[in-house]
Amino acid sequence: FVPLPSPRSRSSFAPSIIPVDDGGGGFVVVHNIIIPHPHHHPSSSSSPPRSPLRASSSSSSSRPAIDVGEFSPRNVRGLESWGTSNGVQMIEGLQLYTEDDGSDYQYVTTVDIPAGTTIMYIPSEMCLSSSIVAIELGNMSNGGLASSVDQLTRIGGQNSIADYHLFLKLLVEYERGEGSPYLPYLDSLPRLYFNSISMTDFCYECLPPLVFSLSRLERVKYDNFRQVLGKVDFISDYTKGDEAVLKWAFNSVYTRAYADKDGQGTDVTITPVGDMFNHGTMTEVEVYFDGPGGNAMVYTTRDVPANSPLRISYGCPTNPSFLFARYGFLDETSPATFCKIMDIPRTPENVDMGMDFSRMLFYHETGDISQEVLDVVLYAKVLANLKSSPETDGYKQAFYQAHMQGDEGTKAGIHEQFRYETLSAIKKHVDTFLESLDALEKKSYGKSLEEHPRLPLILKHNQFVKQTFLKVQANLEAAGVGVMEYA
Ligand SMILES: C[S@@+](CC[C@H](N)C(=O)[O-])C[C@H]1O[C@@H](n2cnc3c(N)ncnc32)[C@H](O)[C@@H]1O
Repeated sequence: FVPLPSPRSRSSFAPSIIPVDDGGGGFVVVHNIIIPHPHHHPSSSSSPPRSPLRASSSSSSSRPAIDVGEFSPRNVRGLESWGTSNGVQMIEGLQLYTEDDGSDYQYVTTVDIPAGTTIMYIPSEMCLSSSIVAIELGNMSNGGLASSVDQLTRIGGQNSIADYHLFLKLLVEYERGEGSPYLPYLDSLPRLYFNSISMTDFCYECLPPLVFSLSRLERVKYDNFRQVLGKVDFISDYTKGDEAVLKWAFNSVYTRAYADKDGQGTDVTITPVGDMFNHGTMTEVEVYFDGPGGNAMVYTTRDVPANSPLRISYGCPTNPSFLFARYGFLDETSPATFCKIMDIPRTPENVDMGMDFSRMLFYHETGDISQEVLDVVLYAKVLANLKSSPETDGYKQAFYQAHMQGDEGTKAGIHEQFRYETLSAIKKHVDTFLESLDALEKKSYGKSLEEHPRLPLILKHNQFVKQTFLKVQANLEAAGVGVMEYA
């Protein structure tokens, strides 16, 4: 095994697993990775033209060769052999598994792997790096690309330009059809999604506020891409008008591309084959790039026993609503969930107090409330709404100062003094939120699942949140909170 230098980039699944039926063809497993140039640092602008990838066919037809409609099957069988014939290397024992008859796959290991082992290598020639793709697309365009990117910027999509370039690249390769070296990869990609891009308007009506607003953000990005696509001069009007293809390309980018989270650039990169790692709260692997537009390597971050999933982190495990909106799955391993208190303004002081989706938490197993919820509710609701009097003036400021200075004693004293008010405010929110979840559930009664196939997952998500809230409610009631209000 080849140990890696300490990672600079990032990237981030323990279920019972059913092996992929390989139809007798089997997946190619490559023994012992040999990394050609582990410290090669190509820059996006000076990169040599990429050597053409080997396609499964030498035909040069430009007809779309695959159906990416949401109910068409994906073809994962040829993915790994295509990858290895183009330079992907992986250790023995990595296997693609599916638990659901081939809708979703993930990598697992059948062998013990020590921490720090490079388990997969994807050469830069195969990776789709947004900055390199931008140059390639620019060369294909007579100005249409620049106008469309310009328009994207003007309508507020400046942070999505890198993803937009990858979106266009997937459309270009899709249109190349049999002539695309990426065809086996494109054909392996999922068609059916359960995320915000795929939901019906009615699905949106069944979403609780946080997941609703996160879903809207995703949908706006998609609508923006569709809007500015009109100006692009190397994609046919036929493809531009094909909603199924556009959603497939958008979802492929947003659920698979790795972003540079270390602030070294705005590149996002698709690493074919290396994009089959599912998300986990517990993770086993990370993805590392040896420079912008460079080779991608996947390495273990801890000792992994045989028959384990190999999971990365897609984002904060305590924000299952984001994972649901963007990726379309419910992370039931999530230890906690945002408390959904959304009526507190995001002032710098409130942020100092801990106002953040990933910190204001209710814990799923126990119904415990995080300290940040208690601090923010006390500071921004209870103390902020005290009637002004010589006795009450100054509490808010004193609490803020104690918090900023780490004076836990003063904080605890003020918490004790206003404990009932703080817990009552939380209880009131929990009661109201549970009522609204029930109302959302009732809306779905009698709806056709054929018309709204995402409804069951949305209801499951709402149930998951409801279970957590019920535990918080029970704890508060056991502590005597709210009893007086109802007496
Ligand atoms: C980068 S891809 C991972 C490979 C993917 N499972 C596949 O079959 O192509 C991301 C997608 O995998 C699925 N996924 C990832 N983590 C998951 C999890 N913990 N549970 C269920 N689905 C997950 C979601 O559909 C997500 O959009």
